[in-house]
Amino acid sequence: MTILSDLVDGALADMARRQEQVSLDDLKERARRQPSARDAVAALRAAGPVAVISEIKRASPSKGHLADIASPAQLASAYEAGGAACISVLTEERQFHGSLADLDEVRAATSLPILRKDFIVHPYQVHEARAHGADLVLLIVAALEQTVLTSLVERVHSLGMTALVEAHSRLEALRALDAGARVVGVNARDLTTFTVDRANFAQIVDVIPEGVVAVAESGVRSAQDVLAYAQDGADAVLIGEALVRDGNPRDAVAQMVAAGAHPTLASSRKVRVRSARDHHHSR
Ligand SMILES: O=C(O)c1ccccc1NCC(=O)[C@H](O)[C@H](O)COP(=O)(O)O
Repeated sequence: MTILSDLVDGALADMARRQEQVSLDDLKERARRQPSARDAVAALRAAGPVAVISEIKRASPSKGHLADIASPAQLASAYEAGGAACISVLTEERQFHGSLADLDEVRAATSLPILRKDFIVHPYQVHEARAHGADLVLLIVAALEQTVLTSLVERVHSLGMTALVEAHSRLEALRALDAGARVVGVNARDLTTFTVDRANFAQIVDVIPEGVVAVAESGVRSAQDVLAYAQDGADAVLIGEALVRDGNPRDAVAQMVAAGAHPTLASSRKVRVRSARDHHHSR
């Protein structure tokens, strides 16, 4: 039993409980009443050079309690005011202490694209994300067989949302691309040991073509870390702990955004090589 499989099992058990209350048909009906999903790729590109995805995260398996977040809506508004391009909402209940109610609250508070961050391995969870107003859905390569990954990416895209497909290695990044990902995240956190190694991004990013948005996830503690990820070719960074622990989340986001727009980046930023995959993904 690994940390990831434990998290997936818990998410599936919680989903089974919700399925008893809300049928898939009910979810689809609720999704139909939502405004169309926002274009997260456009939002991430427009916010460049480096977009900031700001996360609402109360707790984590690696750190335990992080922050009392009484109002996810207020925190989302502070993130938006600070210049975030997207908001990430952890909806996993057991270890991260999030919920779909958090997603509903944040949806009502912001017009930014919202990522549903959870351990998503079943189509029901994808429809649930849309029904609660999500625009992006996290899919973790390590948790999914390739055929299942591909079909979930297709389902996410067919509902007008964007899949953020998360990789921890070059092989997983290639699997994400083969599954049709338009946004690939490289997570610095090893899900077997919880070790955070930001250098992981630089070792993987060159397999992600320019036409695909590359997101550096985890381990950003300062504006300097944003700058370093940007220099390595990140199009976006996903930041949780550093923002929820900061007493002034609006200014904290603004500092990260400013770092991503630093003038020195124009000359020092690595441009990812264009490959045949670029052609495929820009069609
Ligand atoms: O954060 C954890 O401890 C964790 C453990 C196991 C699976 C996922 C986990 N985190 C999810 C994330 O990917 C992060 O919340 C996200 O990248 C932000 O990271 P950070 O800025 O380091 O809080």
